Amino acid sequence: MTRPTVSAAGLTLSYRGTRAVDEVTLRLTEGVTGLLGPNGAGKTTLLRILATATAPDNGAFTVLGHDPSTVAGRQDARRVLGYLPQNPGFHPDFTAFEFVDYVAVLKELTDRRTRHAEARRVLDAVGLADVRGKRIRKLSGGMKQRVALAAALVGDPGFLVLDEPTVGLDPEQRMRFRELIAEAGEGRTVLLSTHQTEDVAMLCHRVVVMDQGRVRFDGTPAELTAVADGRVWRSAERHPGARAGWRTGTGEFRNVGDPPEGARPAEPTLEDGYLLTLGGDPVAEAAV
Ligand SMILES: Nc1ncnc2c1ncn2[C@@H]1O[C@H](COP(=O)(O)OP(=O)(O)OP(=O)(O)O)[C@@H](O)[C@H]1O
Repeated sequence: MTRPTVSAAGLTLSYRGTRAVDEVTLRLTEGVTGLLGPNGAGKTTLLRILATATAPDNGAFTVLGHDPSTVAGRQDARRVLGYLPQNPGFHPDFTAFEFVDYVAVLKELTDRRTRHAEARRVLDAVGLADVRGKRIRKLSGGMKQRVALAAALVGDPGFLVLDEPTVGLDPEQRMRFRELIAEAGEGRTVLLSTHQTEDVAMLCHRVVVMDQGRVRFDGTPAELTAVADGRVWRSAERHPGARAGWRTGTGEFRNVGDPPEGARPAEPTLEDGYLLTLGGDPVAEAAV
């Protein structure tokens, strides 16, 4: 078993009596772990806790050996983590360089020369060397996301928290972003929240599914796909018992759920497995 780099046990956070994150136990290792879940599942809240932006009501966690429940531990944890939030809070009149440099100031890089070199390094790493002097408001959505990734990479953190970095990107930009995330996952622990099951299938060595604040699945992408083994089938009509079913381009229906006797099986995808984990019993304990 690979040693965990980030460990969390029983993390719970409620907003006005509703548990946004409910007894989450996780052990992350190096590489990219995908975090899937429907809107409101608690993904952003969990990421904010792990990035030390919000404290949990209950539970404990460590980031590369640092315990953020103390002031000193929190500072140490922040030095080794990078966070790409859902809304990076760009100042639109900043250039890409100015923004990343500003983040480097917040990350305590006080020596100007070292800081500027670091800002250039991370902008180079995400392929933005040519536009570092451009104002952020003039950059495309994909480039803005790359600026946000560059900011998260300042200081070469060992733990990278990415909250839906590929949202709103076209397929080409998304592929480019996948390359960057895969690169970032080499020798680092990356937790990637996304609605793109394809990103998870293509990138992640592990996937966690959350629903209603709880972990519903924790395993490899192949294991998540295997949840749908024997539970996807074709038919001439939509099957009334299917959890989901739609007419495909061939005119046939593709159904996901519990098939009737003699159903014609179809190849399951990770998305089918994901769908089938929702609404079921939460896993009792993380698998790693
Ligand atoms: N600051 C807040 N105040 C009150 N309720 C909140 C707050 N932040 C989140 N919530 C609630 O907590 C629950 C989990 O929200 P969260 O944003 O973590 O989910 P999510 O899985 O990231 O959703 P999405 O995929 O839509 O981003 C939701 O019911 C949400 O309304």
